[in-house]
Amino acid sequence: MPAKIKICGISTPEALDATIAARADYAGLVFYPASPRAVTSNVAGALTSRAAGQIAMVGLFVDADDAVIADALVAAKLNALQLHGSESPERVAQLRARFGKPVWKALPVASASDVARAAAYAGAADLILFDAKTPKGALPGGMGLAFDWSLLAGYRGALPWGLAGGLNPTNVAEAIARTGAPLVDTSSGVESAPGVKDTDKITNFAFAVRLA
Ligand SMILES: O=C(O)c1ccccc1N[C@@H]1O[C@H](COP(=O)(O)O)[C@@H](O)[C@H]1O
Repeated sequence: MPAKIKICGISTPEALDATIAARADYAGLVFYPASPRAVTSNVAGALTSRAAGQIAMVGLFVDADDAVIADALVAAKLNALQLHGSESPERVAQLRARFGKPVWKALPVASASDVARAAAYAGAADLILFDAKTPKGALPGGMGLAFDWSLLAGYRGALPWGLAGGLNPTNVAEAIARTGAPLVDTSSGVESAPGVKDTDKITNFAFAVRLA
């Protein structure tokens, strides 16, 4: 069974269409104003309408207030929420109960103890996404940074999980081989510049995952 694929940071119809054509499983929309991939409510609504019935849409939030998530859910048809900030297990459980959507919790990883933090989210999150820790003051994701994949070798957790951080068409097969990741997520690895998706790279990423 090939790893599931999420292409994050979609902000144009062309990138969405390429993601659907590549048979990715999820497309991500970034609701974080500091990101070069941030979408407005109008754009998010148009993209989720275009995607309807073809791919699951994941909304990405960073330490967002309830009102920000509520507004996004009114504007756009989101199938899941990805929380990419420092949300606690209690906050994740609260948002999951309030909005009734599956919640993916991203955890920044630089050491084995970071991986072990996933256990605290059992019963709160639906999926754990391991991503690289980014430098202080930088975006908490979308930086093209990978972490030491050997930290996930043989990983077995209570929750479904995925791998993110610096994945691109040339390294994703090795990442899957070394970690056994059942889901892979990429953003900057399929771009020609920050926030500019490259349709060939999206196609090649999906191809590499299926070959892995
Ligand atoms: O993509 C962003 O701009 C972003 C902003 C804030 C938090 C997370 C963000 N992206 C997510 O980060 C990981 C890794 O991205 P990359 O492949 O290394 O560029 C991925 O889950 C993105 O969805």
